[in-house]
Amino acid sequence: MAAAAAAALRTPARLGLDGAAAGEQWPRKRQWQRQRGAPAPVAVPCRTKAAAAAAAAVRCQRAAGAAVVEKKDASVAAAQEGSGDAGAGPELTVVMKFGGSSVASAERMREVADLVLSFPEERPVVVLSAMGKTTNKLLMAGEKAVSCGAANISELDELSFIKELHLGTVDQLGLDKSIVVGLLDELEQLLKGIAMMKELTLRTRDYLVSFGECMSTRIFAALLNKIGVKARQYDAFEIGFITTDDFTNADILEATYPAVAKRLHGDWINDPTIPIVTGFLGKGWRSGAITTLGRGGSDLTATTIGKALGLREIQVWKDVDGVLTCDPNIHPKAKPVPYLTFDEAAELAYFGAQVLHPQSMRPAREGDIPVRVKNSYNRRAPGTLITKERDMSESILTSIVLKSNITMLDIVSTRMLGQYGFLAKVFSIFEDLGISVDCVATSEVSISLTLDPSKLWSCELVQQKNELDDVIEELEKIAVVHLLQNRSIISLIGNVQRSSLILEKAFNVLRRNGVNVQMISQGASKVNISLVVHDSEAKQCVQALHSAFFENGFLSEVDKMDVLRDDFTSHSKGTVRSH
Ligand SMILES: Nc1ncnc2c1ncn2[C@@H]1O[C@H](COP(=O)(O)OP(=O)(O)O)[C@@H](O)[C@H]1O
Ligand SMILES: N[C@@H](CC(=O)OP(=O)(O)O)C(=O)O
Repeated sequence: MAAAAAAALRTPARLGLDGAAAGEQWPRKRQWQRQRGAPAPVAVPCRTKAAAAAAAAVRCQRAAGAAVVEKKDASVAAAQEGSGDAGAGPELTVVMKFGGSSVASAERMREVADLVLSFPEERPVVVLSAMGKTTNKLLMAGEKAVSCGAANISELDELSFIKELHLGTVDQLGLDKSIVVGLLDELEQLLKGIAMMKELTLRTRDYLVSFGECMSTRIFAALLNKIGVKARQYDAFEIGFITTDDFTNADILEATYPAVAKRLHGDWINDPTIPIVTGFLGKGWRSGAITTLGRGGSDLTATTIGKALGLREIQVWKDVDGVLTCDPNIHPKAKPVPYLTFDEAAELAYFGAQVLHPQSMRPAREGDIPVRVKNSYNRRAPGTLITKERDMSESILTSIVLKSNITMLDIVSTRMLGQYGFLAKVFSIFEDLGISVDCVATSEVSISLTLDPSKLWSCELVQQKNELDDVIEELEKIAVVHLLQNRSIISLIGNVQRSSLILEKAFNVLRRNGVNVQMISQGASKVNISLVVHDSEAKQCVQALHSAFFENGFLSEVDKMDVLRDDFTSHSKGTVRSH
């Protein structure tokens, strides 16, 4: 019994892949792929200069333990160097990433195939998320498996849903069932293993959710091949997506860029077929096990590929007309934002806008590759273009973002005024405990700060409590600490060169709504003003702020005011401006 459970719980690492970490030539790839029911892999010899250069970069990192920060453009240079090799055709041009909402059904898969083919001038790398709500269902199935007993696994609603969705899709698309049958069997075995062990570790959780992307990409690649467009499926954890071993929230390591460039570019040179890559997944560099990049992580997969291959553009296709002025679930009148900088988009994502993964802008910014957010349900909508710089002269407020259920700490030094080293001591406690801080406001003897819930709350419930207890215990050695839970951060993303205007308007709105702001923080990034309020009043605040800034002609009023002010200034300087 226990042996069967352990067998069902085997991840690639437990199958002997641990040594494959950090750029090793994935020695047991065949074994893993066979187990996954995938076709035998195509061997890619290092025959191009690009492949050799990328391989050398990987070897160099491997020698130094893989966490080495490689010179950022090595992979791009290596990939591009190869463009003249072996009589290769034109290069890959863009990444097209489609989220779960875009590929939620057979019909949607067909539409996405049609969409990809409607850009005949592009040679895309396609990145896919799991179909619809598959990831949530997998997680729920895993939670239930812990306590439902192995005999009841096949009766789990979530498992039935996942089977029906994927088998039904394959059937409706006229594809061979074998594309997903092997994976579905393996999934059921895994759930039985979880039931027998009565335990769902973070590592097993990542293995569990990986089935979503592994199935969606296989279905989509088969669909393209069926309609006569050559496509090849790739599991990201097999092509060099090397990550930290932080299961459920792993970071991509630098070794990823040359490895991914080598594999995708090398294959493309040998045989130009559209690569269809699993989003969200990676491989832990120490464990060799499957990792995930945090919820919504396929955006990060897309930008990583964009940077690795030095592509012209990264497109992320969603179910909304681009990045909006606020979450449309909070305010239905949210409008698309046509242009953003990487800094604005990163801040917006980090402070809670679900539309982009918090880390996804980093590779795009480093590679200076434009990101376009588009709507796969409304292709004609222009979407949002995210670039390094944009014209900010007209810009005041760009978007309002809400991050709820955060924890705030008020920390007041127990020593007298003028105590130097207080801030340093406080932050060293957070560093020692490995906890990130979101927003900070300080005086010489007190600090108010909010904790990053995605880092804190990704842990088990018991662990969360311990972490907070540890923080408070340590802080109480030097300060009086107040823990304030159920708070929200409202982030005003915009042109902080005009912060007085934004704050004047915002505080007017908040005062009229009877809301007291508990903390204010204006980041050095100059694109974000954060206000902390109680959870219970946060949504209403965002709605009121949105109406005031975006719906009542405020921005055009400001334009008029600016003209008047300029005229006034010109008059007082003795010059007259005509308009
Ligand atoms: N500021 C915002 N702009 C656009 N969408 C937002 C924003 N804030 C939250 N959202 C939500 O993000 C969703 C799109 O992100 P996501 O679900 O991750 O897409 P996908 O799964 O297609 O990649 C939208 O449907 C919308 O409900
Ligand atoms: N399927 C994963 C990864 C992802 O990126 O999804 P989406 O693109 O649908 O947000 C998730 O649900 O988190």
